[in-house]
Amino acid sequence: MWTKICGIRDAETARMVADLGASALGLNFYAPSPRCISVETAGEIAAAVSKNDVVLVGLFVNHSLEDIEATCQDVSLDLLQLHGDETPEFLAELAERLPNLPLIRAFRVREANLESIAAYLSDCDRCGKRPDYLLIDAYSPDAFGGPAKWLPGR
Ligand SMILES: O=C(O)c1ccccc1N[C@@H]1O[C@H](COP(=O)(O)O)[C@@H](O)[C@H]1O
Repeated sequence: MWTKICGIRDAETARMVADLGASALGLNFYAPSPRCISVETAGEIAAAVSKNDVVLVGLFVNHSLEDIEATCQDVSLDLLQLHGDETPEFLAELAERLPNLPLIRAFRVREANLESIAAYLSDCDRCGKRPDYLLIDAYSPDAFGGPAKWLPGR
């Protein structure tokens, strides 16, 4: 099983979680989140773990293309997780700038109706870049993610 542990905030925890067998560590760069870390801390975490052991996922919410690019220059991330209102056009531009980094696109859903996601993916096809992975998260009115809620059932 592929397991991603999010919100890692220091090198020691990163090492421990990697040793316990996590496949990926989530590094949160979203400033309002209590799990947000600086680029410096992310660099320390990257240095503490072996690329052979874990994948490093950078979590961004409505960051600019330039911000994401700058972070990726400082920290050797393996995957990008976009959790905001990023458009299909944004994804296409990001993939052009950072072609080697697969994209996880998170969607916050209010009900078990995924038609809006299908429409988004069609737009992605039109723009030339589909997310490599989808993350379906529960909707919360006051958070872009991390509400620790279950998805609504049908
Ligand atoms: O963790 C956060 O604070 C966060 C903030 C903004 C966007 C996403 C965030 N977390 C990520 O959301 C998913 C689902 O988390 P949860 O199960 O709802 O707690 C996960 O990938 C977190 O890394």
